[in-house]
Order: sequence, then structure tokens, then C-alpha cells
Amino acid sequence: MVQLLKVHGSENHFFILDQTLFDKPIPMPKIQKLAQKITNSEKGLLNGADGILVVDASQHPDCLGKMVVVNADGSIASMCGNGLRTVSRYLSEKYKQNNFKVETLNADLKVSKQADFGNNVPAFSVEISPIRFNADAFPFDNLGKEKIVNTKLPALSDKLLFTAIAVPNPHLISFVEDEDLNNDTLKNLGTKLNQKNPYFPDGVNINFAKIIDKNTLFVKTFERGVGFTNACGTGMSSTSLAFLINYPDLCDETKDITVYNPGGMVKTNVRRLNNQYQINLIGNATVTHKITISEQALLEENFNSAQIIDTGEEKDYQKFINNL
Ligand SMILES: N[C@@H](CCC[C@H](N)C(=O)O)C(=O)O
Repeated sequence: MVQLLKVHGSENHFFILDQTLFDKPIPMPKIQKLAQKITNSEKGLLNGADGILVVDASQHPDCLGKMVVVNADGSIASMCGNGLRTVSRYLSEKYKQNNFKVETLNADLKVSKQADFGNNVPAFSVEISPIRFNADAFPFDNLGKEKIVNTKLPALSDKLLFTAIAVPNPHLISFVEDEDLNNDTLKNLGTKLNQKNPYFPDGVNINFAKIIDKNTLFVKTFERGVGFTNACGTGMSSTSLAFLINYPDLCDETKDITVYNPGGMVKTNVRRLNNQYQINLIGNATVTHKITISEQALLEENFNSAQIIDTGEEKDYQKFINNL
């Protein structure tokens, strides 16, 4: 029997699968196939999720573990901000440490336990890095730009301005008004740029942000490999950086930015130090269910035999967001 966890950061839901608990690690293609089934909202486990976070041992200095992100469609992403908070909590409790690093595909990232966001709402801070703006980091093509910073892209929209930042997964950001937050623009753009298209051959996460106040944003994301999510941690982080760059008068980098999202709220801090940007993302790391299942049943995608314990944390998370 093996244990999986169902977790979320701002209601961006994942299953944590710890390879070290299996007799033999599950080959990645099998996990990618499993992701497509277990995340399905109707036929998957516990109403599905946005992906699987695969945890494994790390040999890197100061790293308590390694995280690989598998999106709901089976594609692999270089990073996941909301997911990293939950993996940080998992490793923190497993090894009884509060400050450490987690190996990710592109970088070893500093993480730390923070004061709870609410009663029984544990929170973690995670470093979001590396940060890149150039086309090599994405890639993006046929837009006639080396960098996209507060730029009109007529091929995508005749009115919106876009900023493109890889953290290191690719994000396209636009600051919009209510109309574009609520109409189909984000859905249409997200769908167009995440199928075969001449502009973003690897797809792209798209974030529409509304400025609520000084240091306060609302961000809605259409994720590559997933579709609409309740929240995207790297999306809110890259959007916070775009906010600092494009609206310096509204963003005080000595203070945290509060970022509301359809699943709750996180804090980000974005600083420019020695001509380089640094981003930290702070938010809940909630474990909603503990799942015990045989390895065979899991790999045969026979989820009916799973034994499930509800941790009760979701009730407390809901109280926290109801008080926002
Ligand atoms: N939800 C994540 C991002 C997950 C990866 C993304 N779908 C991609 O393909 O880049 C987050 O919280 O950052």
C-alpha cells in the first residue's frame, strides 16, 4: 500500500506522490498517463486536480527533496508555485525542518515555514526563480519582439498590452479592466496559445490581472496543460513582477503585494537587488485528504479501492477565505 496526499494552494489542487515510498520508483511516462486519469473531475480521484507533484530524494546541497510537476494533460512543467508550497510543507513535516531548499527542474529554491494564514491554515514561503524575459526562455516566435514588456501584440489582441516573463515556466500577463476579466477573452487566448500556434510553440500560461489598489491585485489564470485554475502561484508571482515594472507608482517594493485569486489570497514580495529581481510567494499549504491505495490499483487507475481520510483542513481554509 502507498500513501498519496491531496493538497492545495489557493484551491490549485494536486496529488503529492512520493517516489521514495514505492518499492521501485514509478517511471515518469506511467505517472504522466496516471495524471491524465487521476486529475479528471468526473472519473478521477476526489473530483480530480490540476496535476501531480512528484516528490523524490535529492542529492543537492541543503535540498530535502526534489519536485517534478506533471500537469493534468500529462505534460511536465518546470515549476509550480502553489504546488511547491505544499511540497515544502510535506518535506518540512517529514524531516522536521522549517528552512531548507527544494530541487526543481531549473533551480534549487529556498523555502520556509511562515505564520499560519488562519486557524489550521499552514503557510509557506517559496522562492520563485530563475526569472527571464528573453525569447530563448519561452520560446515565443513571429511576434517581432526580443522581449515583451507592456507591449501591444496585434496578433493576439487589438487593445491589450502584454508582458512576458518566464519564472522559469512561461507566463503572459495583461492588466485588464472588469470587462476582460469576465468575458471570453482569456479563455479564447488561452485555448489559442495552448494548441498548435505560430507564437508560443510550447504553450504559455496566461494571467489577466486587475489592479485593486496600491500593492493589491486580483489575478485570474488560464494554465498551460490544465485550462482555468483557481490560482496559479507562478502566475501571481510573475504578475507581481510585471506590476512592479509597469506600475512603479502603485507598487512599493519594500512591502508585500496582496494577490487575490478565485481560490483565495497569497502574498508576494518582489525586489530589485543588484539589478536582478527576486520573488517570494507566500500562501497556504493545505492537505485536504490522505489516500491509501495499493500500487497496483493506482497504476491500473482503479481508484475505487482507495481508502480516504478527510483531514478537516478544508473547512478551516473555507473559514479563512470567507473572512477575507
Ligand atoms: N499551477 C502552477 C503552475 C503549473 C505549471 C503550469 N501549468 C505550466 O505548464 O507552466 C503554479 O502554481 O505555479
